[in-house]
Amino acid sequence: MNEAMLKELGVVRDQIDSIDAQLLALLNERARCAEHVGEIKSRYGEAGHVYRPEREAQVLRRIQDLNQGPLPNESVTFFFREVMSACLSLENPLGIAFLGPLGTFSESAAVKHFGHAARLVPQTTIDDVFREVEAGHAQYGVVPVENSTEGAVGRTLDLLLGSPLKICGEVVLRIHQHLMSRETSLGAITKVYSHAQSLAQCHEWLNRSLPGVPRISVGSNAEAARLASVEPGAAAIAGEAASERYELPRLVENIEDEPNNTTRFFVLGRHDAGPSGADKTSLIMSATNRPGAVHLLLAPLAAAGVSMSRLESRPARAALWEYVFYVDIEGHRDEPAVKTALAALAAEAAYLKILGSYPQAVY
Ligand SMILES: O=C(O)C(=O)C[C@]1(C(=O)O)C=C[C@@H](O)C=C1
Repeated sequence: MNEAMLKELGVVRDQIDSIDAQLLALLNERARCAEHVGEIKSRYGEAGHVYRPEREAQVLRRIQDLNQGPLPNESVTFFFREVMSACLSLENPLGIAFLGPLGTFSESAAVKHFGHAARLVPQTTIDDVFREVEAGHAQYGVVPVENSTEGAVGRTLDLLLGSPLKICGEVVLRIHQHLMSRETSLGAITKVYSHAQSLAQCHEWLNRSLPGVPRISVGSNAEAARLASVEPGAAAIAGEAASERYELPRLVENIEDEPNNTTRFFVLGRHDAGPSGADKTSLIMSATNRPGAVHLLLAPLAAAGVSMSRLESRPARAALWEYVFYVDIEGHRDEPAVKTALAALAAEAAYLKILGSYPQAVY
């Protein structure tokens, strides 16, 4: 290397070393504050509530407001989530149940929300995630609820109806599907493994790029990657987490037909969240079976000036041809307008269950 260049680099690298030392000292100072917060919470009998979704959302939104770059908001948000995750693990490492196995999009969602310091506990089914949190074996659970191309995850919606758990957060994950294989060309691929949903999300790409190659649907994308990592000629469609877990090279990236493909997950806990300033409330309600009943249910929201961000109907299992409605509204159940709307809904609906108020996802 050129001597002048080395000299210039040396000056900047000294600056970086000095900044790193300051960052380290500040990170540990912050960690001591978080420990202090934990000590205050336990003194006031709130030791079980160390994780505060509303506070985390506020911290991240503030960081995004303060950020002047050159680092993009996505990067600074990632760092600060990890900082909070590490600080929280000093107070109390969280056990998070999620729909496994490791290497699925649910794992990516759990890590995106709780950071790498959380203890992730993969479960075989969505039912098991609910059970683990209900039984207190895990403090929180992460379950998929809807995908922008495939629609609602029916099992999650059905379980929410009967579960005592509360929704205390949402995670929105961009879903990028990659074709991964030990083979190095598309011509050598003789079969493609993936979860049925992922095969559907890449249907057009597969028709175009691998016509006639058999598609085999398996229980999860991670299982698909595991199979493709040991079978010659096999490829898998899965996300980055699976490719890393099974050290499977990505042959073609981002093959999803819909470029804005996202999946939304709910974070479930035994309590919901306090107001963060930008929240949602999820509810389930049913109307009595008479003309205009759905309109009557929604009218109180409009009257109180509360916006609805999602409406999904599912057949009620108890009665043929009757429906329950899953509704997300903007605002926290403690806000006056939402309170008014909920009271009016309670008077109008045949059934009303408030699933929880929680901070809107921070991207
Ligand atoms: O403010 C709190 O309640 C804390 O426990 C501190 C902190 C943080 O590191 O900022 C950590 C965990 C909580 O989930 C929220 C915030």
